[in-house]
Amino acid sequence: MTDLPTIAVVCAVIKQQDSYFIAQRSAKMKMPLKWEFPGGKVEKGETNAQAIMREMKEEFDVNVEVIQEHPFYLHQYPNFILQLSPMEVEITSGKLTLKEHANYRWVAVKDLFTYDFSEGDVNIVKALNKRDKALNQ
Ligand SMILES: Nc1nc2c([nH]c(=O)n2[C@H]2C[C@H](O)[C@@H](COP(=O)(O)OP(=O)(O)OP(=O)(O)O)O2)c(=O)[nH]1
Repeated sequence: MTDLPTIAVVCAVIKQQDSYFIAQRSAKMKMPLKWEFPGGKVEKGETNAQAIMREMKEEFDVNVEVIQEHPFYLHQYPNFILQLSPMEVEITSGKLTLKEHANYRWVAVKDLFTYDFSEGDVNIVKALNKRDKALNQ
């Protein structure tokens, strides 16, 4: 048993021309310089879809449409339990601008492993690789 708080976080999975969008947290953020599928904490009274739309606007100044919401992954950090819901989204409008992150990249699925992701995201990287292999069989 653990009495660590569980934090609900949504993250965006965006695929364009066989590449996935990933972002690097800035030196000032928690988990500095780690790569992630960007997003953030779900606020009180918000749905996961509303949360990812808000976060993508705040962090990258783009509007997104949710295509599919995936079941969450749990990951235990030393001081909290991350409940991470991957949200497959599409950018519908806006010019991608870095508002908080240090960097971003569009990366082929097989190259995702070469990035230093937040621990909680490793499950997503694995799932995307598995899905990609299944699709290309
Ligand atoms: N956004 C995001 N956060 C992640 C991922 N993986 C992962 O472990 N995290 C962690 C980092 C943070 O401790 C927490 C999310 O916080 P955040 O800093 O991105 O969210 P926020 O914008 O709502 O944060 P805040 O300013 O309210 O602190 O989850 C991920 O893929 N995306």
